Amino acid sequence: MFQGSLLDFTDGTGPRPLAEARRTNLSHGAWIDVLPGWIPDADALFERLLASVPWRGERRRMYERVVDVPRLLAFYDESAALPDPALVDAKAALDAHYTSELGEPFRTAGLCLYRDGRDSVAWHGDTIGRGATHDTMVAILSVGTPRSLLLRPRGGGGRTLRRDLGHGDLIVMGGSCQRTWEHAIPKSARAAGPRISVQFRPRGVR
Ligand SMILES: O=C(O)CCC(=O)C(=O)O
Ligand SMILES: [Fe+2]
Repeated sequence: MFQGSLLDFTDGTGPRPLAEARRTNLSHGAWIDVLPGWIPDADALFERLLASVPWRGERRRMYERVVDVPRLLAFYDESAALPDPALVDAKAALDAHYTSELGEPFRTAGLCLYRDGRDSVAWHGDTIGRGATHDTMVAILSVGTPRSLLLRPRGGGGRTLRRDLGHGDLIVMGGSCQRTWEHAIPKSARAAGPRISVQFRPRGVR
């Protein structure tokens, strides 16, 4: 259904080995790992998540106005069962690969549905909680219509990096990335279809 990445893994046996992820060191102790086509059968996962997750809209105060957050959300805290067995497998693979470096497992899953190119998330770091003060990791699985993730050093003065996240792709933001860099999913005139992002985070990071 969606155009997969060129490196799409098609034998359907499980996620591609995370050892194949490519690390890019950013400034100030931040890094990203990228693995295109990480998840097999991303079409089916996308359809299941779209249909089964209790997506909800949120409203937030922006200065004196209350506005709709331009994407739908669902949050699974550490006591909640993940909404799909493929996400259980994904989390197990992330834990097996990253726990020695991270020092703890991933615990929560935040899901976002970008209904079309008008949905977006503004520049931010995941700094509600420990990401504001400690090195950590946020692992994002992307399914559906490809969208760009932008990254820039906090406080300006650096070049903006763009990573196109395709159907089934993984990006992990690590080290100081949440406090020394910011990320965003900009609106897109090109992206017509929906995208779902699944963010795995350790305890106390949001
Ligand atoms: O949709 C994405 O890949 C990014 C989402 C994000 O940055 C967040 O929810 O904190
Ligand atoms: Fe974020």
